[in-house]
Amino acid sequence: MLFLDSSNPAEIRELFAWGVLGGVTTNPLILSREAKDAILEERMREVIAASHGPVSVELIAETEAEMLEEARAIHAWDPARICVKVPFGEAGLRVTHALAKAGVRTNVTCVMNFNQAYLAALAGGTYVSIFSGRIRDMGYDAREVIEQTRARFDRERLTAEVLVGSIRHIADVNEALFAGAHVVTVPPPILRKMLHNPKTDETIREFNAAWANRGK
Ligand SMILES: O=C(CO)[C@@H](O)[C@H](O)[C@H](O)[C@H](O)COP(=O)(O)O
Repeated sequence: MLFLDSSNPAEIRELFAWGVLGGVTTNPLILSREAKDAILEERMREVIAASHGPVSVELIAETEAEMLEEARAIHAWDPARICVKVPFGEAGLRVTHALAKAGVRTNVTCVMNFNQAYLAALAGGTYVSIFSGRIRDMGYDAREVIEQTRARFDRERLTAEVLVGSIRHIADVNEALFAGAHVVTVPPPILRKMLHNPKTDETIREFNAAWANRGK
């Protein structure tokens, strides 16, 4: 499945019309670029209206108590659609566990290796976000992390889904899917690139020209 990694309502509405997307992910970096003057709740309500499926909104708070308070407020915006994005860490695991017990869906984010992914799933995360591009930036093999994580989740029948973000190229999308990602969250420019192949364009032009020139 593909999600869109964006907080731009107009672009989200346009790309959801393709019929290929199942959810949206955002993060504070994306929001600071795309919605720097917006009020977070208002912007997220626009994102929800422009899409369908889960919408991940990341916590900014850093202590466990503040994270839980922020999570409850964000979740109340739309309990059926909001997925609380929890940065990985000790407080993050405790918050993930508490939210899971309360029936709130979570997306444990900034996961860079198998160990973190495993802990996030054991704590009750709904999604575990593995950062493909950033893992490769550190010199490690993102494909191996995704493959090993998915294999372990399946083996122990853990309910967490492997979500792969930090996508930089079309090849990263394919690699993540073939390695077993349940979901890949794709930035809009990469999704647009996935449309095109020069041979497709050439073939369509050839077919249409043949029809236009029939009988000549
Ligand atoms: O974590 C998720 C999805 O759950 C994404 O929104 C994730 O934050 C983004 O893909 C990354 O921040 C983008 O990574 P990068 O391209 O900045 O390395």
